[in-house]
Amino acid sequence: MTIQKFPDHATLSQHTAEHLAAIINQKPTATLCLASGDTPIETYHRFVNLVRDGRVDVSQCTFVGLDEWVGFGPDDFGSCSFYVFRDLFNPLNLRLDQVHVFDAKASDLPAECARIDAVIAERGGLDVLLVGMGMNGHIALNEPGTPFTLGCHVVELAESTKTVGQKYFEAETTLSQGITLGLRHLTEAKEVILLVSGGKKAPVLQEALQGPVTEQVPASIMQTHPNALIWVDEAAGSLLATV
Ligand SMILES: O=P(O)(O)OC[C@H]1O[C@](O)(CO)[C@@H](O)[C@@H]1O
Repeated sequence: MTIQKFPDHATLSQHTAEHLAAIINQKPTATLCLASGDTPIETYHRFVNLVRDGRVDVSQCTFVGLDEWVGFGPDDFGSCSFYVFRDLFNPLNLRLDQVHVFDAKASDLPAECARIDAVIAERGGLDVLLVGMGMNGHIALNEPGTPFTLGCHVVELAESTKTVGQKYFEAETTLSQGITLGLRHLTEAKEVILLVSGGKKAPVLQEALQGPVTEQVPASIMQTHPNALIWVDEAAGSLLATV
């Protein structure tokens, strides 16, 4: 695990965008799973600019969605896929066969989990998994207490996730379950990038990276991955010792 602190969110985002481009330039058929959430939005805008400038070609890549609120889909403002389509997949003009996101409106959610597990397995695993971290230390929608060994699964959302998740919606919205990649996918990904911005996450980031590895703090799994890159801004990293 390597931790790198950037002076601000813009620098962090540009660095991450260029790194994603470098991965794809090295492996044009890369399989990427890129988080939704507020944290990576600027990275995606900057990455789209790199593609438009001809610095990287994504036409052979595969993109896998990380997580979704159960009952919501790409057309629903506030859903996880709404944002990744708006900020990344649509501006990149990806073909439908390049994008695999959960259908969180499906009647058979376990089958959806198996479908996305199979997409990842068929491609030989994820080349890169880019994640953010929730206020309670969750990664994707793996809430505290989730076994590190799970693949895709349906979760009961933690109360703090339901509350914090309101920020993505225009009006108060009932959130109860999520469907998500599991932490087994993180362990098996060739490289994992955790992006964290803002001082409000500094205490839980410190706990995750410099406390014990425990399923009670899902982000602590980053300590166990041989190719984990933790990229934070000054505010998020303010409590980390010696970084
Ligand atoms: O970047 P944000 O908006 O703080 O979200 C952090 C994490 O929370 C989730 O949105 C789920 O709540 C993740 O997908 C995301 O990585």
